[in-house]
Amino acid sequence: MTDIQELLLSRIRDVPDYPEPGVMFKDITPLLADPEAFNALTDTLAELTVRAGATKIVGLEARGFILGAPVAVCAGVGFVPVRKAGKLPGATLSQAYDLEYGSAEIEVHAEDLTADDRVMVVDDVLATGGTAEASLQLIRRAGAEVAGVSVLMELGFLGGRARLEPALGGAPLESLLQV
Ligand SMILES: O=P(O)(O)OC[C@H]1O[C@H](OP(=O)(O)OP(=O)(O)O)[C@H](O)[C@@H]1O
Ligand SMILES: Nc1ncnc2[nH]cnc12
Repeated sequence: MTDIQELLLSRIRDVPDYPEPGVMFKDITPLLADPEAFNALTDTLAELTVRAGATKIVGLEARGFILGAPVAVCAGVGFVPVRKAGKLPGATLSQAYDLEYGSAEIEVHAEDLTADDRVMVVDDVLATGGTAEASLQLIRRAGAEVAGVSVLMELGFLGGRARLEPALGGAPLESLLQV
């Protein structure tokens, strides 16, 4: 494990049985509160974004906003929020999906992504992969190209990587930590 991975891992708190029994919640708030760790994470994700030739970052509400926005600024690309249904005022594309604890629907402003865009999806956790998969479907439906998915951590035992594979269409899934 690299020094950066060790730093990031040391700032993630395990919370058992949250938000429901049987779930080990990975809390990133200690990492966000530590400027050295937050900076290292932002720089690493920005590097992946630039390397992939992305023109936009899609951040997934809500924790993907916290990570994705500074990464977009750092990488010099635009930021597009993918929000839970009912929060965006303009014309939207919507996609329903299931996650580790429940189900949800996400939306994006249709005009924020165009055929000229290569899009990197940024989020904190890849669990079942349902959220990321739905976001890739939205990106493609908007006519844009998928540059990849970059997450802080991947919960390997939930099989998100395999679920995401078809929607990725050969684009990379990068996880900085595998737990
Ligand atoms: O791979 P999946 O099974 O889809 O789960 C991963 C998603 O779940 C969490 O978000 P959540 O929907 O809990 O929303 P939040 O960021 O608002 O807390 C996390 O931030 C990811 O977006
Ligand atoms: N175990 C978990 N911890 C944090 N975020 C999550 N999103 C889905 N599963 C999660």
